[in-house]
Amino acid sequence: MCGGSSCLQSIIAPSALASDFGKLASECQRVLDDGADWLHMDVMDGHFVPNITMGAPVLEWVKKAIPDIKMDCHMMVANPLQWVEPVAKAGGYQYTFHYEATDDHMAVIKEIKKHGMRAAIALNPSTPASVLSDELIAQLDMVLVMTVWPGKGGQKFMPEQMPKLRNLRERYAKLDLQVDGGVGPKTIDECTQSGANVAVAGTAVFGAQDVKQAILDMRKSIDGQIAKEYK
Ligand SMILES: O=C(CO)[C@H](O)[C@H](O)COP(=O)(O)O
Repeated sequence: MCGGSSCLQSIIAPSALASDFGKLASECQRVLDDGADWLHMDVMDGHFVPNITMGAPVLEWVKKAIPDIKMDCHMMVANPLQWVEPVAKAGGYQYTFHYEATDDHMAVIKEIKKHGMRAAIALNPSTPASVLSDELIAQLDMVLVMTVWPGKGGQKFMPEQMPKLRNLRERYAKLDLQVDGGVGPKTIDECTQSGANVAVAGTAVFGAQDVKQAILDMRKSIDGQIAKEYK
């Protein structure tokens, strides 16, 4: 997971989808205090997925409450280009759009970069890694391999997505690779052994008895794999 002088790092991004939305900002602060790096913000528009969650105005309030938060915005939306500017203005740190939602991926990436955010693409379970060309990857900061069908939290982890992750890691040693869906201390080892270094976990973090320990367990798994492969 290293290349040249730069190595990958473990990044733990609890999904706010599993938090109490009635006190969203304090829920985000709570997991940051317990060791989270980013907050994964699931934006659903009711079109790309059959569910509606939050939009840019909600993100803006969270950013106001926690100015140094890194909001990892997972855009499950039918028109990813439309929301780049509002999410950037709301304080988004990373903008992840779905490969399946557009034919003009470069246009969305250019818009994201223009607005100063990290750019990432998410792949649904049925979308193979082969759709991502080297040219596209060169413009990306991260690829998200979905380990559930997007649309709701608390679903069962799909181990059959691991070969896709492994394929991407073999092709791109330095790229941040994120897993999302059913990820937690029980499933993280499979993910890290297949090359993931960024873990999204909703239920497994917000529902944990000991949030700090859940985050630590996932970080240990990722860091252990990085150390093992590049000792
Ligand atoms: O993208 C998502 C759903 O579309 C969520 O981020 C994901 O499912 C996380 O929830 P959990 O960890 O509870 O499975």
